[in-house]
Amino acid sequence: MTTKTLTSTTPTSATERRDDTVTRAIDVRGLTKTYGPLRAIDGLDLQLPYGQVVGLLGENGCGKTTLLKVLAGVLADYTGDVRVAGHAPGPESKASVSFLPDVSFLPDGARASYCIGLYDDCFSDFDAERARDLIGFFGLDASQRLREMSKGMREKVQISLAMARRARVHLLDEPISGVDPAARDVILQGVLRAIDEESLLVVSTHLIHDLEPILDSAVFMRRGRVVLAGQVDDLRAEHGMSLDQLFREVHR
Ligand SMILES: Nc1ncnc2c1ncn2[C@@H]1O[C@H](COP(=O)(O)OP(=O)(O)OP(=O)(O)O)[C@@H](O)[C@H]1O
Repeated sequence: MTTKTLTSTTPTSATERRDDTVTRAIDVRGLTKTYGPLRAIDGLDLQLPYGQVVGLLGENGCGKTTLLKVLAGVLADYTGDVRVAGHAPGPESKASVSFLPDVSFLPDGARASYCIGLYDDCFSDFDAERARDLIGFFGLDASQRLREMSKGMREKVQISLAMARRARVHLLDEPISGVDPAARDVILQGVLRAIDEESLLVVSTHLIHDLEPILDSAVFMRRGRVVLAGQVDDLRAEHGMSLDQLFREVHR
């Protein structure tokens, strides 16, 4: 299978390249990240525009989390050229990027309402009203402590907080894994309710069937590289199958 970028042209001149750092939400060239002898990301190239919901799809261990951590500025020891919202990962990019990690990071004894205050203090782009709206949409009680909540309920709190940032780029790592199919649907509806049209949303998962209905485009990863990428409608038309079936083909 061939690798395609989601943008139609590749910049050739320095001027074009400068323009693209403004118009592209994510621009990654030759990214490599190793853990000891393991190349978790292996010379990866990826360009993503604003205004899209993108599925980052791949089997366990293909490097999705590692890539998202680099983009989020959590992992710094990589090689290659990485631009997110026009900046190399760091304080400036972090001001524009909302990252939902795949692990629980909120204090166990806290109430959701306290976490909203915490985010409000930490992030200037945080919209507390939107967070409360999402928590209500998910049917949660903001006064309940996190340790009294189920895994799915905690996930919904974390997603409410991450999506309530009016960020230019949202990176969600496996937001629907570990919850039942009905909860997955509700979570995705909540995410769509909160997304700004002009921002980029990247969602990683191996649960492609669940994510497919909300995606504009898809990036398939394998062994630390992008092996296929494109608009979902184009991929379906070109290959004559659903993303879920295409995923199985890619990983056969
Ligand atoms: N801190 C680490 N130390 C050593 N190896 C790591 C570390 N984190 C990840 N890896 C390895 O890097 C590779 C990519 O892992 P990563 O978590 O990015 O994959 P993933 O696609 O997100 O997987 P999953 O779908 O299971 O979450 C795997 O082989 C993993 O074992």
